[in-house]
Amino acid sequence: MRALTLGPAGTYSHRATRAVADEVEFTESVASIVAGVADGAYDRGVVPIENSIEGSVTESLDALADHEVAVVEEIVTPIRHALLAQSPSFDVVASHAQALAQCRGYLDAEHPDVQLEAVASTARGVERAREDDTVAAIGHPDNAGDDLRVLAEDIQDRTSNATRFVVLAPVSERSEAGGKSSFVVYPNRNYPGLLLELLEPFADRDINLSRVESRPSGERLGDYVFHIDVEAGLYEDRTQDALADIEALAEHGWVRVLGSYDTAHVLY
Ligand SMILES: O=C(O)C(=O)C[C@]1(C(=O)O)C=C[C@@H](O)C=C1
Repeated sequence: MRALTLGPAGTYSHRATRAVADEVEFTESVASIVAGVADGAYDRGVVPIENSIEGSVTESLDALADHEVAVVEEIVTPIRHALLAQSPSFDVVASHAQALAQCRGYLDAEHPDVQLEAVASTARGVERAREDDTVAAIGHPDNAGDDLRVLAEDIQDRTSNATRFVVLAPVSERSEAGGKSSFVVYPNRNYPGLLLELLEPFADRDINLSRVESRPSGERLGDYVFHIDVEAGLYEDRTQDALADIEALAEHGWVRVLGSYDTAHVLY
């Protein structure tokens, strides 16, 4: 199984991907992971979707709205960040924007004067620290190797810090089996009560929603694409009936059915 995820090697995405594929390749853009699976170049892609402190990874949500792929599994993994550098004196902290945000409290308290630099991934930040002794990185402590020191561990602002990743597959592998299902809905309409109408088909059938997220459609201001996750499988009649209602409501737009899947909790 060949999988594509966010690199270079050593990212949290890499750690999650190891749970589903033996051959892992890297790119530094989430959109190209989704495109790589949609184009058939990779069997699997793994992208971060949501963090318990910082919320949605919007680049991933937007890429899922733009490409035809299936979600075949969800991986939840704890995120425990370390501060890595060549020495305790540094001027810059480089990491993924999500990781910098997850450690905002620690950085404000312990290193209020450093400059924060957002890079493509935590592992890219580690490479910056490896090349430049004025740069520290935030990432998984195992990235230290022989040339970086772990200056502090568990620096995330909450110990419960966890990120949810989705495992993507070509659309031909979309499944109806699984305890959760995901949809992306673009009604291409804007009127009072539209969101209520989109959610009622699930409420009426006693289907619990685990997430609703609105993202700008990019078409015009105030126009949205809705990402809806539910705790029910597409194999269930109630989910199919709710989906039929949603498709009718989105007759002027579109509905993308990402599929049904189960959740794996991965510790590393
Ligand atoms: O940079 C990484 O290591 C990633 O895998 C990306 C990412 C993210 O986008 O949220 C994944 C998990 C952590 O929340 C921090 C960063």
